[in-house]
Formats: sequence, structure tokens, C-alpha cells
Amino acid sequence: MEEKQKSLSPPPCPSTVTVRRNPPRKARATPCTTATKQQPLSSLASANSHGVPTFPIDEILSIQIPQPEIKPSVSESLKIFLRIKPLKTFTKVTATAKSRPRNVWPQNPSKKNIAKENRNPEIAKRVKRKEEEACIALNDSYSVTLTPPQALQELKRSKTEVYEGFSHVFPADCSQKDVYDKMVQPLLEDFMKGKSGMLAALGPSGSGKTHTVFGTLKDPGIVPITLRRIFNKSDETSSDSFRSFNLSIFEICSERGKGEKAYDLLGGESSELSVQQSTIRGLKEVSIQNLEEAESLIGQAMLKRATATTNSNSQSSRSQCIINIRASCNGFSNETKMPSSDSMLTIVDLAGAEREKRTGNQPPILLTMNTRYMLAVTVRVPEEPKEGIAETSSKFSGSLTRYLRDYLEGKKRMALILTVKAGEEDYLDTSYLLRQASPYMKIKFDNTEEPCNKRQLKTFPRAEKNKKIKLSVPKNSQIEETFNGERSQISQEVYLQETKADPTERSSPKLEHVAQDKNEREHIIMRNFSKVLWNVLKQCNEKLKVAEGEICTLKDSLRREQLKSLGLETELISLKSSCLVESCIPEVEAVVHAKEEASGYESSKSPVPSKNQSVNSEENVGIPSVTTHVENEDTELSKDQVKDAVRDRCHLSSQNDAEPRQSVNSEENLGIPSATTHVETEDTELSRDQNQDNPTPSQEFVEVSQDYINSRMSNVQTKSAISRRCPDSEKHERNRRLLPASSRSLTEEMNGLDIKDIQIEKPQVKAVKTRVQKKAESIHGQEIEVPAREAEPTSTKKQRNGQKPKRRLQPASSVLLTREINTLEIEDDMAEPKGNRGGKKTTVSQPRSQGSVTLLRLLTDNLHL
Ligand SMILES: Nc1ncnc2c1ncn2[C@@H]1O[C@H](COP(=O)(O)OP(=O)(O)OP(=O)(O)O)[C@@H](O)[C@H]1O
Repeated sequence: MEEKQKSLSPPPCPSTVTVRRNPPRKARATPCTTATKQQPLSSLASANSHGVPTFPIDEILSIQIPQPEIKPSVSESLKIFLRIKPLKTFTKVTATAKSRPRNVWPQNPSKKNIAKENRNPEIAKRVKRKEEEACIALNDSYSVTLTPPQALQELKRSKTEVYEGFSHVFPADCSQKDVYDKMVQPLLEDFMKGKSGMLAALGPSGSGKTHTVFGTLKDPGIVPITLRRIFNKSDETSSDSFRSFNLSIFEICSERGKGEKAYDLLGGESSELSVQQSTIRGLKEVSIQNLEEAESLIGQAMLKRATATTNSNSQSSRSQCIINIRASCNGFSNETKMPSSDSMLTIVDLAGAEREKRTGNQPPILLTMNTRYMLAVTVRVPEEPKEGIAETSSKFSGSLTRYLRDYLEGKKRMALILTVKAGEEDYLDTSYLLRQASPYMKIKFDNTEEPCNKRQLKTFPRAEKNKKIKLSVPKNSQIEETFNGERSQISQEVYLQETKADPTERSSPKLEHVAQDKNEREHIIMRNFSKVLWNVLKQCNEKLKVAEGEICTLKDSLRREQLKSLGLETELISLKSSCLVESCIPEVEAVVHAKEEASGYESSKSPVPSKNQSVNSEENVGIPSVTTHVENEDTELSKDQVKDAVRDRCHLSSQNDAEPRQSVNSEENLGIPSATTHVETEDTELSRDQNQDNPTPSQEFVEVSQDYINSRMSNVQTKSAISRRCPDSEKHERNRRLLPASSRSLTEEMNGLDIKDIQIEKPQVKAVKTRVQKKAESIHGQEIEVPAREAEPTSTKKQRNGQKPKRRLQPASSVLLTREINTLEIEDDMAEPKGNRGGKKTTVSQPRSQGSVTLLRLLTDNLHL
């Protein structure tokens, strides 16, 4: 015992305690446990042996942690039931269809189709096959398995889904009584105790909501059974006789663009109601005393209810029907011994919460939304009450949700029953509804890689064909064909996605045919790609051809432009040359006139007037002279005019002796360095000096000079033009060529003259003259043209100063002049036979005057020619 006591006593506290830093938190004992609990002996022994406290695992395990109260995730005020509608045709149904009792509300005409199905064995086979292809299967009383059709399974977009967590699942073969017992009975009991409750049926169109709520006469639904139980109960228990019941039925219709409207189904014709939150103004409540009255009222309301024919239901409810059974207590409750309050049992038959395209009609969107709200809101309220209310407050936009707000917020007891159809073709609707309710239920998704939702399924092009499919039996063949078509198409589409997403599955034997399809598709793709490439190459080739054509065109245009430029250059050159020639024409004119004057002076022995020269020189400045035009046109008339002009000028010069004018014009002619002109001018001076005695020019000399001009004109013009562009050294030789022999001899005479004495002051002219004289001296023989040319400024200078040049008639020059005259005469005589260029005309039309003849004789005699 002592040993035991020692072992149980706490160990002595060690003097030094080693505390590990950062020990595992789990290993640390909580202070309360260490204080209250005692360590086991084994641990103490080990601790004593090693000096280190052992991990108090036993202590920890012995701790009794207070378990928190597990609140039910699902409020007891909300229960979700699921009822599976049986597949369309049963043999039993066929037997009962004929004897099916008519209930108080309109019968569904689909029974006719059912009868037809039963009479037609082929249709019956198809229907049986449909039975085998149910999409939903009952696992147990709380869960179901939803299996997608084979086509959707191949899509991998939907897999088998297991939905569990239902309060109860009613199989297809369940009865209305089963539904009532499991679902309504608890609510009714509470109702009879004074607790309000609500029951609503949700589901796609034709899934059995109305059937569940109202049923038939033979197979009554929730409402008839409830009413029956209520009145039976009240009959059985006389204690509740103080209660009174009232019945009110109304519907909420929703139309596009018109909002929601509420109608009293027990009222008169104009029984529109106004829904204000949870109260409805104007709703008529009818007191019911017995079951018959109640059923009669319900039948009356159902006849007023808005229905329509859809693809799913020939009498589809297009409104939310709300049945209110209100129990009023007139005394105290026996159970609570408290004053009883009114209770309300609300049963709601919602409109179809199906897809629009399935029904083919324009379903009331708000009704569908109400269904969604009813599920979504009720799920969130129990978990997050405050936030849920705030969150869902915005969702109570519909009249029904506002009216049922207390139920949806979990303040009152509510039960929902989801009705679904079991057919394969109803998979989408069923899945849609179950997913709407999935936040509430414990739903375990099995092998679902990608959630299947409505939007994804809508993406398939063929899925919309269900819109026009009627679920009547004669249409089943069409449904199957359409379904198979969809399946094949979708499988192809999905296979492509599968192969892209998961190429490892290519080796799967199931997909061998798909692999072939893939190869074919790749082949098609490559073929199309090659076609596209070919087309692109064709286009490129065409563009290249066009570009080459443009290049050729540009080359041609370039060649043309080059030719044009060449032509223009040639024209420019010719124009330049012509301009030069034109500029030389005045010089030629001067030569001509000088020659004429020289001849005139010599023949008439009078000073040759410089008027002619002066006139031409004047025009040389920039004004085209008449003579120039004459020479350019080269016509007979112009020649005559020239002759006349020469004669006139000679005549005028003989009369006026206009030397001042000559001086001016000669000065202007300085800008035109025409050697010939100057030479001739000097020659004219000389001849003037020599012929002072004979002022009147002889006709013969005039003619001779004219012929000479004509004969020398062309050469002079061209060479004068060239001489302008040539340096002075070249001009000498040209002048040499231009001058006739007589001019040369005359020039030689001029060399002998004392021109220097006559030279006037102008230094520029002097310099030029000096230069020219030097050049002339360097020239051998007969090259005397340049000095003669340089003599021009001399005469000009003399005229400018108003001084008459000194005239000295040298004997040698006279001889030369006579020779020149003889030469001219000979030339004149020789020119007469030709007669083209004025000579003939001149000789014929203008015979020599007497004076000229006399002058010739005298010259001939005196000079001994
Ligand atoms: N469980 C069931 N057993 C036998 N027949 C059923 C069952 N459920 C529905 N039916 C039949 O299916 C047809 C359509 O049912 P019901 O009119 O109740 O569908 P619904 O969901 O109300 O359609 P809607 O929303 O368009 O009004 C009815 O003829 C009904 O008798």
C-alpha cells in the first residue's frame, strides 16, 4: 500500500527543468488537464528514469472535449421531397385508362394518345424500350442516381450523378397516399395544432405537379386528401369542433411585358387581386364546412385556372396556383391550454420550371424564377439567416415570393416536392431541376468531370430541335431518329475535343473508329489547307503577272519619254542654232547694206549714207528688221523689197548723209561683234571717201551689190552664227572666207590707210584695234579682215563725236575699187542668165541709169580697164 501511495503521489519537482523551445504544440498538455489529471505511473516511471517528461498521450486521449452542439444543416422547417413520374405507358395503365374516373378538374387529353399507344404494338415496343432507358433511378428512400443519355455520356460533359439528401424520394410506382403520408401528414398535424405550413410542388412541365397536388377523383392528390383528413379528423375528435376552416384559391399569372397579375379563382369574373407583400387584398375566403363543399370549390377554381397546351403537356398550368386552408380557433387548445391562433396551410402548384425550348411556349419567366428563388433562398436562410435575408431580399421580386417570404426565409415550416420525369429525353430537365435544389441537398457527383449545365447543352446545335418534339407516342420514332442524329453528330464533335484534350485515349479500342474519323478529318483539313494554299499561290501568280505587265508598260513609257527627251534635246539644239542664226542675220544685213552702200558710194562717188546700216543696226538691238525677215523667208518678194530698200537707203543716204545716226547705231552694234559688218562698214567708209564726187549711187552697182548679197547671204548667215560661238582667233579665218576677193583687196588697201590717225579717242576701241592690228600683222598675205573689223569702232567713234572722218582717196584703192566694180559687173552679167535670185529681175526691170553708165565709162577710161 505504501508503495502504491508513493507511486500515486506526484513526483518531486526537479531543481532544474529543461524546457524545449518550440515543442510540438500537440504534445503540450493543457494547464487544466495537467492540474487536474495525474500522470500514469508508467509515464512517471519513464520520466524518472530519463529525467525528461514523456509525451502525455494518454492524458490527451483522456481529455473529454465538450462537443459543440451540431446544428442541423437543414432546418427542420424545410424538407425536400422528390417524386419520380412513372414512364409513359404501362400495361396496367392501359387497363385502367378506360376506366379512369373523371375528376372534377379537366382531364388530360393525353389519355387518348395513351390508348393509341396501347393499341399499336410497335409504339408499345418503343415505349417499353423507353422504360428501359430511364435516366433516373432510385437508390434508396433518400437518394437517386441520374444517368445521362448515351449521347451525352460520349460528350463527357455529363456523367452519372447521385443526388442524395432528400427527405424522401417517391418512386414512380408510389401512390398519392404515400406522398401524403410522408410529406403532408406532418404539416397537417402541425396545422391542426395551430402551426402554419406551406407545401409546394416544383418540377418541369408535365412532371406531375398538378397530379401530385390535386390528383384525380380516383387517385386524389394532396389537396383532396388533406381536406378529407381535416374534416375526418374534426369529426373524429370532437374537441376540435370549435375550429372553423376557410378556403381561398388564387393564381398568379405572368405574361411577357405585362408583369404579374393575381386572380381570385373563387371570386367573380373580374377577380383581379393586388399582392402586397404577404397579404393579398380582395382575396375571397370561403368557409368550408365539409369535404364536399371544399372539393366543389377546388373543382371550380381549377376550371378557372389558366392552362395552355405545350409540347410537354396538353393542359399545362401556366400560373402559380395557391390554395390556402385557414383554420380559425374559437377557443383554447386542449393540448396547450392556450388561446389558439389561426393557422394557415398553403399548398402551391407552381408552373413548370422547365426549359423554354422544351415546352415550345413562352413560359412565364418570373414563374420559373420564382421556382428558382424558392429553392435558392430557402437553402441559404438556415445557414446564414441575417445575410440570407439581406441577400434574398432582392430576390423577392415576384408576387409569389413576396407572399411566401416567411416560408422562404425559414420562419415557417415548408415542404417542397420536386417532381421529375424519368425518361431519357427528360434528362436535361430533370438534371436542371435537381441542380437547382443541389445547394440544399447532399449531392455527390460521381465521375463528373465537367458540370453539365443548361448553357453548355444549349451550345449544341441539334439540342434545340427538342423544341418541336412532342412527347406523344407517335412521335417517338422521330425523337429517336433525332436523338440518334444528335448522338452521332455530338460524338464526332466531342471526339475532336477529346482528342485534343486527352490524346492518350487514342489507343482505346472503343475509339478506333473515331481514330479513323480523325484521320479522315485530318485528311480533309489538309486537303482544304492545300486548296487554300493553292488558291493563294494562284493569286500571287496573278499578281506577279500583273506586276510584270506594269513593269513592261513602265519600260515602254520610259522609252517613249527618253525618245521625247531626245527629240526635245534635238529641238533645243536646233532652236539654239536657229537663235544663233537669227542673231547673226542682222550682221548679215549689215554686210549686205554695207556692200550696197560701198557699191553705191563707189558708183555715185558720194558718201554712202549710213542710214541703211543704222536702221538695221537699230533693229539688231532687239527689234527684228525687215530685211531679216526677208532673208528668212527667202522669197522673191522679199528680195525685191530688199532691193528697193537698198535703193531707197542709198538714195536717202545720198541726200541726207545721216552720219550722226550712223554713229549712234554703230555704237549699238558694238554688242554684236560681227566682223563682217565692221569690215563692210569700214569698207563703206573707204568707198565713201573714194566716191565723194559721185554721191548718187549707180543702178548697176546697186544691182550688183544686191546680187552679191544674195549669193553670199546663206554662207554669211551660217558662218556668222558660228563665229559668235568661236573665239576671236577663229573668227579671223572665217572672216577671210566670208569676204570676197574684192573685199580682201579693199582690205589690203585699208591696211595701207592711215586708220590709226583716224582712230578716235575711245580707249576700249583703241585697245581692240591695236589688238586686231597686231593680229593682222601676224597674218600673212591677204588676211586683212580683222583689222577691217576693228575699224568699225573707229567710224563709230568718229560719228559719235560728230566729226567727219578724214577721207583720203588713194590711187591704189581706186584701182582696186575699179577691179571690184568690174568684178561685180561681170558677176552681174553672169548672174543674169540664172535669174533666180533677183538678178534677172533687177537687170530687166531696173536698167542702169545714165549716171551709172557714165560713171562706169569714166572709171573704165580713167583706170584703163
Ligand atoms: N405519378 C403519376 N402517375 C400517373 N400519372 C401521372 C403522374 N404524374 C403525372 N401524371 C400524368 O401526367 C400528366 C401531366 O401531369 P401534370 O399535369 O400534373 O403535370 P404538371 O407538372 O402539372 O405540368 P404543368 O407544369 O405543365 O402543369 C397528367 O395527365 C397526369 O395524370
